[in-house]
Parts: sequence; C-alpha cells; structure tokens
Amino acid sequence: TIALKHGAHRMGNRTDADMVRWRSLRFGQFIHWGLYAIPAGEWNGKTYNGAAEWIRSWKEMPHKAYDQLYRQFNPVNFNPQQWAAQAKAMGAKYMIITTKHHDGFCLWPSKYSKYTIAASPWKKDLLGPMIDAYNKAGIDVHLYFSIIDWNHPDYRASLKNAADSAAGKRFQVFVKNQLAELLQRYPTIKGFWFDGTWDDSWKNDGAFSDELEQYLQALHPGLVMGSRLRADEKGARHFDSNGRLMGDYEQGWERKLPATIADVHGNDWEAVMTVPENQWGYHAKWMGHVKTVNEILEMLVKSVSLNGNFVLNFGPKADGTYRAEEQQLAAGIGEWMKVNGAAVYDGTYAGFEKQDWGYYIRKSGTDSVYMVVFNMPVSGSLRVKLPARTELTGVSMMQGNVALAPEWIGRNEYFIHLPNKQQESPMVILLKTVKGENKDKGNVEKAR
Ligand SMILES: Cc1ccc([C@@H]2N[C@@H](C)[C@@H](O)[C@H]2O)cc1
Repeated sequence: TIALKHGAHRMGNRTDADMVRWRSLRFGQFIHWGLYAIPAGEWNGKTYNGAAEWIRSWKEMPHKAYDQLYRQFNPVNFNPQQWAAQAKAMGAKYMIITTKHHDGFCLWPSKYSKYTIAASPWKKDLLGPMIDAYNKAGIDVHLYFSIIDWNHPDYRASLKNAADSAAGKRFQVFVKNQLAELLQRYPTIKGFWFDGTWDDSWKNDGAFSDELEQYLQALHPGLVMGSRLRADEKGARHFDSNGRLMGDYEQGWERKLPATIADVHGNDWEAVMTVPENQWGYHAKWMGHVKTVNEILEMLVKSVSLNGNFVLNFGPKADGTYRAEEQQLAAGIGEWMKVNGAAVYDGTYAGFEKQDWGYYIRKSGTDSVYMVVFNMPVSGSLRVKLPARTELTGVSMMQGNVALAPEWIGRNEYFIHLPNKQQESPMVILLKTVKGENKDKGNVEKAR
C-alpha cells in the first residue's frame, strides 16, 4: 500500500450508534429546492434539456438574469408541516435538503453571504421550519451542501496562479464558516451530503478536505458524511489511492444502483434517484420516462437487499408546492410501505443465493428473512436455496400473515407454492430460519 496522510482513516464500516441508526433507516427523501425552480427549465420561451438546477450554465440563460432571480423568490405556499406529512406518509425515515446548490443561493440567512433567502421577498429562513417539521414527524434531516459556488467571487475551479491560490484560501475559509454556521443553527441535523467536489481546486487539496471532515466531526460528533467530500493527497476521490473508502458510506450511486453484492465491496452505501431520467430541481416539462411506484419500490428493495440506503428525489415548485406526479408517487409508495415497511426498515443483505423472482432482505441481526417478489414465475412456485447451516422453520405471507407449507425438493432447496399467482404490487413472504444442519429431509415438516 501507498503511505497516505489524507487517505481513509478507518478500515471497515462505522459501528457507532449514529451510523447504526443511519443504516437502519434505509429509505430517504431528497429535496432539491432553490432559485432554479423559478425558470423551471425554461427561459425566453425556450426549453432547457439539461437538469433544471443547471439552467444557469445554459448558453441561453444570461448569468446576470439568473443571478437576479432571488428578487422573485417568494414561496407563499411553502408549508413545511405538509412537506413532512407527505414524507412520513411515503415512509421516508430521513430527508436531505439542498441548503445551497451550485448556484450559491442559500436557503438560510447566512451571515457569510449576501446571496441568501434574507435578500428575497420571502426574507425568512426556510431551513429551520423544515428541519423542525421533519424532526417532529420523526424524520432525520441531512444537509446537502455544494462546494462549487458559482456566485462566490473567490470560487475557482482550478488554481492557476498566486491570485487564484489566495482566492482559493479565502473560499476555503468561507466554506468552513458556512458549515460551522449550519451546525450551530441546526444542531439536530444528522449529516452533510456534499456535492460539487470534482473541480481540481478541491481535488488537489486533499489535506483541506480531510481536515474539514475532522473539524466537522469534532464540532458535531457522530455526523454522517459520505465519500464525496474528500480527496486524498494524490487527488483520488471516494476511494483513496489504496482503494479504501473515504467517508462513512459510498456516495457515488447517483441515478444508478449496484448490480450485485460484489459491487459494494462490503461498504455502507446510498443511492440517490430522480423520478424522471435526470431532473433534480423543478422542471416544468418532464421529458422521457417517469418512474412508477413499482419501479421505485424495486429500486428501494434492491438497494436494501444489497445493504444500502435508497433516497428518492423531489423538486418542489418555486411557490413551495409539489407537482401532482410527485404527490401521487409519494402516496403510492406509502401505501405499500404501510403494509410491508417491516421488510425494508433495518433490512440487510440476507446471504441467500439470488433467485429470479426478486430479492431477499434479512432483518438486521435476526434469523428473519423477507422474500420480496417482483417477478412471479408462471408456475407460481418460488424456488428457495438455503445457505449452509440454515434450517427453515416457518414460511408466511406478510399480507394476512397466512402460513405456507413449502415443498422440500432435495438438499437445501424448497419450492414455495403460492395459492395465488396474481400480483399488482411486490409480494412479501417471511421466512423464519434457525442456524443448524439442514442435513436431512425438509426441516419444516418436522417443525410443523
Ligand atoms: C455532472 C453532474 C454534476 C452535478 C450533479 C448534481 N448532483 C445531484 C445530486 C444534483 O444535485 C445534480 O445537480 C449531477 C450531475
């Protein structure tokens, strides 16, 4: 291995209470909200085909015009209690809110910047009421913070000369001050979700990102921060130059999921997902495919089955309301979660051989394993192969707690014959197992 001063400082996952809690939550809500919701992906009658929150970078959008939008930001229909109730009904256990996206506009009245909500017609802090409402609903809050800041005069993508280096130093102080300010103002938040850390100016100063992470942990012990924050002293990001994960969980899964357990290398990880193909902030015209309830449920269940968290993104409108598609999605997901959430919360990789009908999820630290069926076989019979030294002592449908009698088909294999092959939504079956030798004929018969 290479000697590193600013590489990973920990081998393996965090085991402290704050990280155990983060891991148990499994399902989060991302919220991208800011000035970009005003143009909403359109300007001067033209439609921007990129992600709405990136419209300032569009050649048809003059920087000056974008930078004046704050004068119109007045979310008169903002109702944080309603936002929190919607998230609670959906079954989200944590929420990540954009405090400041790449445009640099702050949703809180930061004392380190003039480009904040205080300068808008709304004037008042938006983060405080949101955090209070979500915490009251029993939902943890994490803060998204973009290092890239298109508004700040000292931001440099790369440092080409002494003047750039001086600006870069001033900018690092600004970042540190804003993050400390957020922790001081919002002491109940559980973590930071960093973004915009790909520019050279950041990548080439691994020491600063390392010190910053340690500074924030010291200010707020237990803080959960993913792998996007840091670079090591060779400019490696997420994984240091020895291939070790930096930060508390792998944070690279943006609009994509790992395929198998091998892809996660034993690390904690989280996937963040958009409802349309690629929109985070509110875009008036969603183009292309809009994901359905069952598609989102499959991504959530697959993530948990591979030991990860899944976060679904919402992009509120400039007035503070949500579009109908997002409201309907939240409600539909919530309906399934109300009945089947036990299979998701506190879920982990089960260690069973993957079958085509769907995913296994083990309730953390127990012998209870859930089968979540997405692909019903025409036979209506689900094949289950038990791992070594595992005996099956009970099988039941989550819906109605109906006991099923699996058929032993030799060695460690069973068929679960379902009474009804019809399924409108993912079907959950609970397997009770015990450690032991599955050396002879179907243990379930004996157990009955
Ligand atoms: C190339 C690229 C840069 C930044 C992003 C930001 N990360 C997501 C979490 C959103 O905030 C998006 O604007 C996405 C793609």
